[in-house]
Amino acid sequence: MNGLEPGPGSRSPWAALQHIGEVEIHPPAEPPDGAIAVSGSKSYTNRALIIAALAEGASTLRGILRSDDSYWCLDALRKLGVSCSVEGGTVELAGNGGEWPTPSGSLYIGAAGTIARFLPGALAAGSAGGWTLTGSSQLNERPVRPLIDALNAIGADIRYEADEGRLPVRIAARGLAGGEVTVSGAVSSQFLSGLLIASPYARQRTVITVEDQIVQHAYVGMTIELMKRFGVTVEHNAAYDRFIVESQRYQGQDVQLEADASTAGYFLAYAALTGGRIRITNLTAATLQPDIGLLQVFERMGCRVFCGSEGIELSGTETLKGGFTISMKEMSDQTPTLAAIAPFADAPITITDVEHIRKHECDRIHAICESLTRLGIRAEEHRDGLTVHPGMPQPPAEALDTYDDHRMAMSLALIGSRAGGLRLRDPGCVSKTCPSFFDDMGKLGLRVNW
Ligand SMILES: O=C(O)C1=C[C@@H](OP(=O)(O)O)[C@@H](O)[C@H](O)C1
Ligand SMILES: C=C(OP(=O)(O)O)C(=O)O
Repeated sequence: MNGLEPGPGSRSPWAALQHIGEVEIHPPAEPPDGAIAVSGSKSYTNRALIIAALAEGASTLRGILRSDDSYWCLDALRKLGVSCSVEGGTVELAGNGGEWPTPSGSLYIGAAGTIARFLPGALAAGSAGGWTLTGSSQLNERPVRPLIDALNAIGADIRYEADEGRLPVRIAARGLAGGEVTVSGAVSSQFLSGLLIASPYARQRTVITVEDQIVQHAYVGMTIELMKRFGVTVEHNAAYDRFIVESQRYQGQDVQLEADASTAGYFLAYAALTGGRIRITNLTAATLQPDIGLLQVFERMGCRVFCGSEGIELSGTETLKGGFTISMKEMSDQTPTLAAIAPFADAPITITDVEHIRKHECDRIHAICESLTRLGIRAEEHRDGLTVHPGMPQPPAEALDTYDDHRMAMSLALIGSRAGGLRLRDPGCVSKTCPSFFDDMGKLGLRVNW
């Protein structure tokens, strides 16, 4: 592969490694002992951009993530006529109080699930305009029906342009009525987050009932927390299955966004795998981001974790402990990470409750099992998870696929920190959330050959 056929269309001007077809990875010369400030949270960045665009007044968003997912969010907002300027990690954005200055057009949002699920409601809430929302071929395969059904039930006019239940969609802005609505959270928590973000702009109060379960509750909590920072309150019960949102307006704010806990997971896992020590200097365990829960998994495996008031430090151990079954439902983005560490544990690890990750950037359960099998590791695929058995991965002569999935690429790279000569195809797919991943790992001693 010559590198000129990266992921189908999702790479942005903020992507790295655009013309790199493969990387080859070798373990560090010695266990790493280093520190890193990880980039901003994807989840907070895209929530904050859309909420600030809906707000009355100007906002300053500090510490944004600069990656494909946030680039396409900013690009869509600019195409909608939102005035915004980006200087390093800071965005200055003028809110339009729920209206969209450019009344028509086509909005391309790369491979970002967050934008696909947060923008339709925000657009439908306006009183005039009509747009087509589309993404990369990968994103256009991912489900949106529960969100679109719920928005249409409260007065939106959103129609499928090609396949039912998928992007592209045609969104006509004619305001949201509000009222009683049910939504499913069983395939993605983002449906509920998208509905919540738009609900304050409905003419009447919106009462949302979750009809089944929510796969990752914490992301809904992050949505509500950020809405609150922009001046909007959401009432909800303890079970998180009933939400009441009165008519309100976001107010522009100056906010500092957190670093990305999901990204931090790879650097911590690197220390766990190599017996080294890594400090994350800009994230604390107090975050609402669910992937911070990986720290407890590392502790269970024998690593030492220190959580300070400014950062987190993890020291690896000689022998990682396995021999457990774990539900990763509430932090399922870290399933590939744990699966990549699992072969190096002293007993099998079974991951359960993550059927929904088959609908993420790729069928992650299948992709992990396929990749581990290619590395000579016994991995059993289950409907809702997998079991990984101990073994020393043997990199094949051919590069491994990364499935145009940033988390598959970053997780498989971790295996290269123990198994020399591991080659990965299309490493640039990390740009969805962490364009600097291979550079950062290189600075921490991982040997990466382009
Ligand atoms: O709301 C969010 O920011 C996210 C919610 C989760 O998605 P699902 O609820 O679709 O699993 C998570 O996997 C994704 O990376 C980010
Ligand atoms: C599922 C993910 O992304 P998205 O926001 O596109 O859903 C992810 O980042 O692991």
